Order: sequence, then C-alpha cells, then structure tokens
Amino acid sequence: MRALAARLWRLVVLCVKGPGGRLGLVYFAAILALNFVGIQITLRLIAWNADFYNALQKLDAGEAVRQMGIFAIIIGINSAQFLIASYIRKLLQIRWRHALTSVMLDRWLADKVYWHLNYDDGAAVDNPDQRIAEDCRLYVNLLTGEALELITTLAGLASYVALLWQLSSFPLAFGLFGMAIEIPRYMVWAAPIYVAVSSGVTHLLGARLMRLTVEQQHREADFRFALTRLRQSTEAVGLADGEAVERRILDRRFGGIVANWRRLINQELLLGCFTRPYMATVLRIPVFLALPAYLAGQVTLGGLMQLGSAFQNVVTSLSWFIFSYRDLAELAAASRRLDGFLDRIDAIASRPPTIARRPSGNSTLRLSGLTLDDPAGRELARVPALVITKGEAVWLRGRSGIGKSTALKAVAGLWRAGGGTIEMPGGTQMFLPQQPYLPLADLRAAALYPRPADGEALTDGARLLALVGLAPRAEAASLPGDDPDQQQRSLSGGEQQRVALARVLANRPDWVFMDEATSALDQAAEEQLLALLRRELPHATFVVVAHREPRGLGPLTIVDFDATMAASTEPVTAGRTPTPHYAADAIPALS
Ligand SMILES: Nc1ncnc2c1ncn2[C@@H]1O[C@H](COP(=O)(O)OP(=O)(O)OP(=O)(O)O)[C@@H](O)[C@H]1O
Repeated sequence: MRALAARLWRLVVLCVKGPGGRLGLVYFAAILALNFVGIQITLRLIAWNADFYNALQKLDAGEAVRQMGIFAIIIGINSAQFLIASYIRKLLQIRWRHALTSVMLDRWLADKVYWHLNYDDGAAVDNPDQRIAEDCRLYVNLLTGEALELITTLAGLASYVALLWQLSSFPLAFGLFGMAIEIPRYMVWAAPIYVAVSSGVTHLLGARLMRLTVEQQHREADFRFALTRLRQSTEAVGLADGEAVERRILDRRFGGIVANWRRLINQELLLGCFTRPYMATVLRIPVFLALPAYLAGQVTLGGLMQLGSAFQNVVTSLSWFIFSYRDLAELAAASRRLDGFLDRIDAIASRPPTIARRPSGNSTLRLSGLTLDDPAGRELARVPALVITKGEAVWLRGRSGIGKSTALKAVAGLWRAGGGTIEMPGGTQMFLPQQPYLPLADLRAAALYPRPADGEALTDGARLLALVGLAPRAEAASLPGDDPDQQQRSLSGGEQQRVALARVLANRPDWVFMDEATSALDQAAEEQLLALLRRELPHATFVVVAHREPRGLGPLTIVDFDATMAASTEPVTAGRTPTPHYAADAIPALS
C-alpha cells in the first residue's frame, strides 16, 4: 500500500511539474469546491424528501406542488454544478496528460535512452510506446477521477453521518434469550457494518481481478506489437511466404489474450454475483431498516424518506471502495507500469559509460585502446587504435560480425560499454546506417532530416532529391494529395539510401560516418554518388564501413579490423592508401 502511494505520488509530482501542470492544481481546487457545493445540494435534497412526503401524507396538494417547484430548482443547480465540474475535470485531464506525456517523452528521448531501452538486454522494456501513449492517459484519467471522488466522498460522508445521527434518534429494541436489548441510533451503526462486510467480500472476490487486468493489458500490447511488426515487414514476409508462421505467432499471442480474458470474465462474474445485488438493494435497505420506527409511529412518512435518503448517502459514500474497485485496480496497474518504466530510465541514466568519450580539442578523431563489451560485460570486439584527420576518407573493413558497426555506434555515443578512449573532433557529424530512417513526412522533408522542413526548405529538399537521382520522386512528392507513406513504401532499398545521401548534402556535416550506407546501390551509382558527396563537401571527412571498396571519395585510408584483432595498439594514421580510381572532379554529375 505504501509502495502504491509512493508510486502515485511520484507521478502526481511529474504531472504538476510538467509543462502547464501547475495550473492543473487550480482546476483541481475548483472541482473540489464545486463538489463541496454538490454535497450541500445533496443535503438540501435530503431535507426536501421530508417536506415533500410529509405534504403527501397530509394530502396537502398546494404544498406538494410548491415542493415540486423547489425540486426543479435544486435539480437545475445540481445539473449545472455537475456539468461544470466534469467539464473542468476534462480540462484538467488534458493538462496533466500533456504534462506527464511531455515529461515521459523528455526522459525517453534524453541521452538516447530510447535506444538503450531497445538494445540493452539489462534495461529492455516491453512496449515503451504503450507506456507513453496508453498508460499516461489511463493514469491521469483514473487519478483525477478517483482522487477527486475520494476527497469529495470523505467530505460528504462527514456531513451525511452528522445528518443521520441527528435523524435517527430512536433506538432499536428487541428481546434476545429473554433479555431486552436496545441499540440507540442503530441506523448510524448499521451503515458502516453493512459496508464493512460488503467491502471485505468485494476485496476477497476482486483481489485476483487486479492481477488479471494487468496481465490482460500486457497481452493486448504484445498482440498489437506483433501486428505492427508484421505491417512493417510485409515485403520480407511476402517474399518468404511466411504467412503461415506469422499466423501462428499472431494466433498464439491472440490465444494468450483469450485465455486470460476468460479468466478475467469468470472473476468479473464472481464479483458481479455480489456487487450487482448489492447495488440493487443498497437503495431499499435503509427503508427496511427504519420501518420499525415508522410502524411504531416514531417517524412520519417524510421522516422515513429523509432517513432513507441520508442512510443511502452514508452507505454509498462508504461503498466508494466497492464501486471503484475496478478503476482502482487499473490505476494501480498503470502507475506500477509507469513507475517501472521510469526506474528503467533512471537505471540507464545512472549507469556511467565505461568508454571515455571526450573532445580531442582539434580536428582529429582519435580512438585508443577501444574495446566494446555487450550489455552483460563480455568483450565483443577490439577496435584498431586510430587517428583520423580532417578531410580524410577512411575505409573500415573486416569480416562480418567483427565489430565495425558497433565501433561507429561507440563513436556516435550510443554504445557506451567497453573500455578505452574516444576523442571526438570539433565540427558537426552525421551517421548513416545501412537502413535509412524515413520520418513520417513527405520525401522532400525526409531528404532534409534532421534539418527542419518548412516551405522554403522543401524546395531545397526537392533539389537535393534530384541531385541524387530521385527527380521524379521529388516531383511526385510536391503534388497535392501525394501520400507520403505510399511514397516511402514504394522506394527501393537503393532509393532509400539515395535519400540518406541527399541528407548529407542538406546538412553539410564536417564528418560523415557511413555504415554500409551505399550497400544497396550498384557500384557505378555508388561511385557517382560518393564522388558527388566529395565534390559538394570537399573538406568533409568520410569514415566508411563497407565490405567493398568505396570508390569516388578520393584517396582512401584503409583500416583493417581483422588485422587489429591480432592486437595492434599503434595508431593507424595512414594504412594502405590506394590510388583513387577516379579523380573526384572527373565524375559526371547525375542527371
Ligand atoms: N545489442 C547487442 N547485444 C549483444 N551483442 C551485440 C549487440 N549488437 C551487436 N552485437 C554483437 O556485436 C558483434 C559485432 O557486431 P557488429 O554489427 O558491430 O559487426 P560488423 O562488423 O558491423 O558486422 P557486419 O559486417 O556483418 O555488419 C556481433 O557479434 C554482434 O552479434
């Protein structure tokens, strides 16, 4: 319970401290104030019961009609109070969800945490997208609902109990084993006993429900993830005729949903067997309980109805726990998942990198004693000691799996486990992976990424696409009604890599790191495009990981990872430098 309270509190603090979250406290206070007005209205309604039914008992038509008018006014005020309060509550939900989502996004994107959560076994989190989109929504909606209800219920309870105390001045007298027993104000005692027994039964029947609800959300997310993955891999699956395997995977995941769902509905049925009759009787019980006093002439019909209404309010306030059990279970589950997500993020942020990465203070990149470990601390690779100076073109080669890509990730600051030192040069850097990322935008904007793409820049994006041989695509992208998703899906692997090369021209980095970034191009196109890059960025440094020699960049320095696994610690400032096959400026521009 204390752990749950700590989790809820941690997340509330994030809601309040997030952008615009403080104003949410004002909304919260305004809703509470309106809810307290609601309590006063309910008390007035209870008093109205006595007046109205007493008028009926006296067959006083004039008074009964007057009471109907009063009833209309009370209900009018009640409705206004309810609607305004629930409107402000929705504004509060928007504000706090925005604040919490914004904080979560900041934490997820800071220090490349999103990358570590995906790649790092020790910190892997299932479905971070669900945490940010779904759990933030659930948490804020349920929290604002339940917290406000709890405070209002407690405040209302005090008022209703005081009223019930005042109204039920008569005792319950009966005989037991020859003894005369009298319970003074028994209606007041009956309410908590009635609710305590009911709450106990609900908790007993509902405890399993909480675990099953958590599990259900987990399985739903897994199923969604499998569907998304299939959608993203349609081509590979289609080519491999993998439908049957995919279907089995989806069936298995959906089967998991159904199996848990069955357990869930059984448990809900069990709980419903109690809560349903409970809800139906809770409104009648007070009248039955007060009947002896009415029949004994101790209360009038109006008094009986007023008493019934007061008792009902005490019982429904006390029964808050029963009615809210499901929502509370969901709130506890969402806060546990969000809290766990934040713990993972904290764990990553607090884990110091074991590879030292610092500025070199000049225009060279220097790797010394660099080793790469996997997340469990096992050594994956040793990287050649290396000094690369500004303007060079360096080819990193070596057998598959030797650690070339991981070395580039270490230089980029993503891979932090291992040893040794990376001294980074000044200037801007750009890293191109084998599979380029295409943002959710039109192709001209994709060609500029991560440069912002507004109206003017889009024209530049189109020009660059044309430069890398994608002129028809650029034209199509500028047509109104063009579907960017469709455009991107229809790009071949080589065309996607051309878009990434256009990005280099758009962002003009001082250092370009390419990891098999032209592997899908034919050799002639590769040469032409690399020569284009060299011509457009004559002072840039190119560090290329590739299995075939990258031609077109001018004289190459070759760094052989295979040789270094034999443990050289001497910096490689110039390996074998083959004569360029083409002078860069002799390469014809692409049409
Ligand atoms: N997240 C990870 N966790 C554990 N091991 C990893 C992880 N990423 C890569 N590795 C391992 O690190 C080693 C080096 O991988 P890397 O991708 O750097 O090789 P590479 O030389 O670029 O290979 P290729 O030429 O095939 O692209 C491989 O054995 C790979 O399995």
